[in-house]
Amino acid sequence: MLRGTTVGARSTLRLAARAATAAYKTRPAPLPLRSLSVSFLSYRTHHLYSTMANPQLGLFTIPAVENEPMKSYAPGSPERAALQAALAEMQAQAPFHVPIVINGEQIKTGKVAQQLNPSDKSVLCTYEEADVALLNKAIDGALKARAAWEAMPFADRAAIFLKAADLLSQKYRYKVMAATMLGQGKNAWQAEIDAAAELADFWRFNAQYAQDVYKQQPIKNAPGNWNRVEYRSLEGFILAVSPFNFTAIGGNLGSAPAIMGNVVVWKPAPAAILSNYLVLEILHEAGLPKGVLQFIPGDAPTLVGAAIDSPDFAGLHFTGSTAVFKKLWKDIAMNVDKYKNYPRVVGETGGKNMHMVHKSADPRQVVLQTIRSAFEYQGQKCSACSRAYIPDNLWPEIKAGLIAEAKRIKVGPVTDFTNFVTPVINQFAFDKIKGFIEYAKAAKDAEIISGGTYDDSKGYFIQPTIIVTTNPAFKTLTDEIFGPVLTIYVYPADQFDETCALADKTSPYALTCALFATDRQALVHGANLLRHAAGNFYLNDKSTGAVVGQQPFGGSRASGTNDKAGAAMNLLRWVSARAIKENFLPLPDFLYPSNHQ
Ligand SMILES: NC(=O)c1ccc[n+]([C@@H]2O[C@H](COP(=O)([O-])OP(=O)(O)OC[C@H]3O[C@@H](n4cnc5c(N)ncnc54)[C@H](O)[C@@H]3O)[C@@H](O)[C@H]2O)c1
Ligand SMILES: N[C@@H](CCC=O)C(=O)O
Repeated sequence: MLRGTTVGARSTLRLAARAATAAYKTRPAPLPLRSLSVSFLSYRTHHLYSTMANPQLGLFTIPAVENEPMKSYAPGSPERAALQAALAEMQAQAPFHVPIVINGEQIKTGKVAQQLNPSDKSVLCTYEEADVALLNKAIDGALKARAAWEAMPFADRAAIFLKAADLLSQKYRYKVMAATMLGQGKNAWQAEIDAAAELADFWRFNAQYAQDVYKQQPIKNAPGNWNRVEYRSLEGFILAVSPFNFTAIGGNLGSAPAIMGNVVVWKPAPAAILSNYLVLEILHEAGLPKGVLQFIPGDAPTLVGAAIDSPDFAGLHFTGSTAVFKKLWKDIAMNVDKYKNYPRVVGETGGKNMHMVHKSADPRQVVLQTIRSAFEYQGQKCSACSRAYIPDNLWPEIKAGLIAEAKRIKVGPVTDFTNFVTPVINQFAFDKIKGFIEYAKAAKDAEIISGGTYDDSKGYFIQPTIIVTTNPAFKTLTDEIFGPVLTIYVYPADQFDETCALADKTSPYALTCALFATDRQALVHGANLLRHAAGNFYLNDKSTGAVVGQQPFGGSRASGTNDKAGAAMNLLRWVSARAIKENFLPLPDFLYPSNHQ
């Protein structure tokens, strides 16, 4: 019974339901009732069709999920040969052309931009750039796809992402890795942990976490009652805005809201277009309905600004720099009167991650873990170690070790598998990182003990650089560089507490931190002192390399909203719960027992 509706409205609803049922039976016959609004009718028709066509006659459980097994790419291994073949094929076929994808339709505008290969500046792909009219078309299409997608039984939604993970890890592994290596400048191992392992993990573990969320139900029912909670998708569309540095993050920002029944407009990063487009194709091949994830490359401020201006904007899933996220947050706040709901704003942003070394640490481990964290993928991980605090009792040994190990680092293009360091992403990044190195060279309170050279004549190559400063507020100790530059501050070994306090306040970021000590009490004490300095905290391990399903990832302060990518916590941001109470017993009287005489 529809309480509170007028007779006219009730009969209108009955007519609409009848019309929708008739339309379902005779699809694609034209709808008969012209007096009702088209959008209302099409919503009802779509909704009834989708729920009636997709009954779920069982309480299904997804298969157990595991982390994607890693391949080594060691010389002579079959995976190394397969990846080299994929790279050669992709290089022979480049440049590719990437369309805008709206409702599954490939769209060309004629306004074309390029994604370069940072190893040699060749054109890897050209891509179409959307304008505001196409963005609005994408939003409309997503909103039309929403009812059927939300109503699809969870088992079927989950199956799409589980299938996508299998397609990625088997059929498309080397293709997506090759696009990540050539487009985003990753070596084989870095491409493996990102484009193959982390993305497959995101898709599989999100299915598991979504199931865990749905299972969270009220723990009490009063006699004669049944309480339930359903996890509705958000009304409207989610805007996913992704960074260049992880193909997996591009794949996750759209698919995490989508697995919870949301529709998404995805603005990929210009330097990750080809790999991100392949990810979209895999999702479509796995059965993601057209329109659920719209692919909209193009001018970021224009497209993102227009999406945030839409009254149907329901949430932002962002990963990228702190400055951009802060701007978007302010823009969203200014629009709050426009929106139907308060939008969910989730952003994982910059870092200035540290290795904090106690006087009891194992110096050899500090050296090896710091070299890896600071210089793998050229320091272009939000989690990269960018500053290290070393006690003076260990400094001579650690200094000699860092200099010796840095000399073993080979720098060059991604196709030579012996290169540990490959190019930085583009000319802008190269110039910015070069600026920090030149600043250190000119400073009186800093010294470069390794690296300090760079060369952009062929690709964007920067020699891993180690700066030592006596100034605890030195610029390269405070600012995010996002390049292969490590700054070290040597402290008196008996001032561990003071140095932890100093490091905690030196930078506005709080993403990752690693503490090295063999003294258990120092680990306990340091972890307490640095409790709010990082969202991901490591003991005797490097600050990079969080694994989905093992270390939920994200930081606080200027590093983001800490909604933990790859965790149920993140998925909860993309649902709006409805509590349902059903009563089985009639009310005998409106009076309370206490009202009786
Ligand atoms: N915390 C994390 O989990 C995490 C993970 C990866 C990267 N990051 C951060 O991302 C940054 C590197 O990635 P990036 O260079 O792609 O970041 P970015 O901020 O330049 O770009 C991120 C996205 O925002 C878009 N964008 C850029 N300017 C915009 C504007 N004015 N309005 C709207 N959108 C805009 C870009 O096109 C891209 O899609 C670093 O700061 C790094 O720390 C953080
Ligand atoms: N999972 C990654 C996240 C990197 C972000 O850029 C790590 O922990 O290194």
